[in-house]
Amino acid sequence: MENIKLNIEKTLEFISKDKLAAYAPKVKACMETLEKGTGLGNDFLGWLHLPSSITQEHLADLKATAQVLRENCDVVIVAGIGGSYLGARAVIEAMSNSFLWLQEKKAGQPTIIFAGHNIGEDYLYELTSFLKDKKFGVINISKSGTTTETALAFRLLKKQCEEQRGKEMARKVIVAVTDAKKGAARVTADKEGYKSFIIPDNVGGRFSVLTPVGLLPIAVAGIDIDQLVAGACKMEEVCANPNMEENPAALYAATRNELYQNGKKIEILVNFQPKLHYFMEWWKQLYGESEGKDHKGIYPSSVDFSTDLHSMGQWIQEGERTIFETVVSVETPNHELHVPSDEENLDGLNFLAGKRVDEVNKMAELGTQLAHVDGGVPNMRVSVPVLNEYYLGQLIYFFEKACGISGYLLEINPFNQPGVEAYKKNMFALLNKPGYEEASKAIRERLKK
Ligand SMILES: O=P(O)(O)OC[C@H]1O[C@H](O)[C@H](O)[C@@H](O)[C@@H]1O
Repeated sequence: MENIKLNIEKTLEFISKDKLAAYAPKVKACMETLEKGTGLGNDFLGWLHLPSSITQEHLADLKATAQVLRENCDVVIVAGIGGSYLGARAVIEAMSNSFLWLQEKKAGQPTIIFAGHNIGEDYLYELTSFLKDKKFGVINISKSGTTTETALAFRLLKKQCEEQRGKEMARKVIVAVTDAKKGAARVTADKEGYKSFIIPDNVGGRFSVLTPVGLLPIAVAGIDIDQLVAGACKMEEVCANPNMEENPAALYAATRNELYQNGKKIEILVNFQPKLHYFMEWWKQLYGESEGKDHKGIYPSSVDFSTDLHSMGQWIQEGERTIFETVVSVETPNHELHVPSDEENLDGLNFLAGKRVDEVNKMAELGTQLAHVDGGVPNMRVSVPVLNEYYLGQLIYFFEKACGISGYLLEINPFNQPGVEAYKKNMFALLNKPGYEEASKAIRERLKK
């Protein structure tokens, strides 16, 4: 079977080939540091060999739990934020029919809704209203078990589920994915007797999609987690190659770092398939939280093409030349649709008649690549043979491994996120959270000025 492929050719008129080749020993050293666990953040390396360590028993347990939810719920709310949200959403959106939510319900195929990733009062009001006459269940996902957004949504959902479905059924259709011992989500799950899954200590949120954090909701959505894991396993093998030229994760890490050294401070991840929108959101957290430290790091952004060619296209073509693009390109769509011919040809589109829609999309992709490279934007391409679970698993591991290597090339700790706490401290102080008395006083003084 084929693998995903990285093509960096269209970056080579912007960076020196020799300089890029000089990364080989550095990249090799970073990979050894990851393997030996001797680098910064080495207590968070559980993702490195996660795919190959997943057992059939574990997958069976996840699938059995998913089945309980599928059989007993018309709607399943997946509550989580950041790493406890984006991976599941990325895979579910990529693998689901875009209009599933508008289609007539099939028994045993619950609608998946996400919550706990914002504090929008209207969002939560509308969600709880929608759920009023629904047989719903909840997957409560939080590594720390204390994240405000998720805890707040879960408090509302737990109460409503118990009131609507009774305590006994609620116990059956509420599942927790959290730490083995710590945090409010663990305490609640143990006290209520919920089925629960553990997020390993040594796997950080943004690297956790192949733990129950991602695998359980993905299985509930009816998506093949065996294939997802199989694809990740394959990439674990491919990306272990010490030869940079043969290792896509190593080559990607080296290329983006060399671009960064040449003033390309912003990476734009691009798709030409709207189903990949949330995959890009997942990628942004992975790279943003991993690399944005010590006042360094490429700023990860994303666009959906061709949609955003009609909005952001101008900036990319002619704005400040501090950007490069990485295109995730799906080679063959899962469905075929041909452009019909039209006798009157009022829209002038008969030159496309008989062509597959994807041929038009591919020419948009090629035309965009040429135009952007001409405009001074280096362009990499990650080719994906087809959008399925297996290749999504490959993509996930490829980007994770590259992120670890890239972070070490940048000489930062890619596995922590201390900066995320700053806003939380202020928010808790402003909300008078117990334990924040001093900070509350100080922040109020500051606001008076
Ligand atoms: O899983 P949780 O502990 O609820 O954390 C959810 C997310 O929020 C935090 O603030 C971090 O920035 C993320 O890295 C994390 O994935």
